[in-house]
Amino acid sequence: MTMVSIRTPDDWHVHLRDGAQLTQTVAATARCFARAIVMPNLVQPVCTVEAARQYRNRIRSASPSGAPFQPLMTCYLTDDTDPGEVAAGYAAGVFTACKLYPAHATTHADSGVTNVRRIQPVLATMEKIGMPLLIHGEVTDADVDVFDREAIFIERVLTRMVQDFPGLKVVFEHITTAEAVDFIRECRAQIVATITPHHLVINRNAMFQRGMRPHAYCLPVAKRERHRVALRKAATSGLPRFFLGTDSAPHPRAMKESACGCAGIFNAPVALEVYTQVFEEEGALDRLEAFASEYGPRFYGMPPNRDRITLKRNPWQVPDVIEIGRQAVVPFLAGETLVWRLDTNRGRRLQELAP
Ligand SMILES: NC(=O)N[C@@H](CC(=O)O)C(=O)O
Ligand SMILES: [Zn+2]
Ligand SMILES: [Zn+2]
Repeated sequence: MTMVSIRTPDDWHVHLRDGAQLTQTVAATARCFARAIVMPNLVQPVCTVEAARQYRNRIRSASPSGAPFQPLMTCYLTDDTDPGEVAAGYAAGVFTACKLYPAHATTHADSGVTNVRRIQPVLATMEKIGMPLLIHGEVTDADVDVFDREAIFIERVLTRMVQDFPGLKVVFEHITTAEAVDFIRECRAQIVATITPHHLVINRNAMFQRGMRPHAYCLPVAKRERHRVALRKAATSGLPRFFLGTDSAPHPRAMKESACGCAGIFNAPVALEVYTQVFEEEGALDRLEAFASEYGPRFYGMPPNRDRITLKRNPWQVPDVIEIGRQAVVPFLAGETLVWRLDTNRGRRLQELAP
């Protein structure tokens, strides 16, 4: 196969950041994705309808002309979130979903939820109005090994939550374990998961390749090889419960290459190309379109995009660094050669991003 043409995909989990970074982050996502679920973990978390409305305006202003892009906003849940605010934002078409960060679980999660008991009224409201809950699914207990945090979250939090709220729509985001794959397969259809390109490609060895590799560090952290294999099976299974969410999360190079490096991988410049390669390697190119462009909108009750994008087999080298808001950011697979290349109007924007 030398060409792949699919309905234009969407990214159901992305960090666009803010301010001067928006020009490049939005361009890197809009080059191939028509819509994206925008994470609310800004330095000042997006907790109100007004904050989300303003953030959405800033994203729209930064969107490149010629590549229509629709940001879908999320509400950052805290212990004090008002169910009325959530419902009002959803009714107004500002919030598409709410985001649950267990407090301190990841980047800018310090205002997150300390105990899910605190947000029961919010969850009850969301269940009633059909609003999806997006979850960073890791416990933060100091006694739990960092590699077990997702599996233990299923046991201690998620299993109970989906029972207590049998009508709640849930996205278990950026799953990294065979346990999460099994959990989703066994749940009801409204419990789904997103899978990132990096967790399909790297296992935990990537962080320790002849030295410490901060650019392979993200949360949830990559796991053993058997988990990567389970994720590849799930993504390419054709089951509508698994769909695309890149978790592209840029951090300045200096913040990654540090004594206490930030968690997050900037993959927007390569995400779709990497998914395509993975599906090809798994002999499942015929299932790429559903994973990337159909199951997400179906879950969210939105129509799939009508236009198409094309990738061609045309090897190219990923830039070593990309400038984001005047700061150098090292993208996922920097310096490596990818076999698939975007071949559309949206696709031209990557070259503009390279320094
Ligand atoms: N994935 C990450 O490692 N980091 C994300 C936060 C998140 O999605 O957990 C970020 O905002 O940098
Ligand atoms: Zn997360
Ligand atoms: Zn994320």
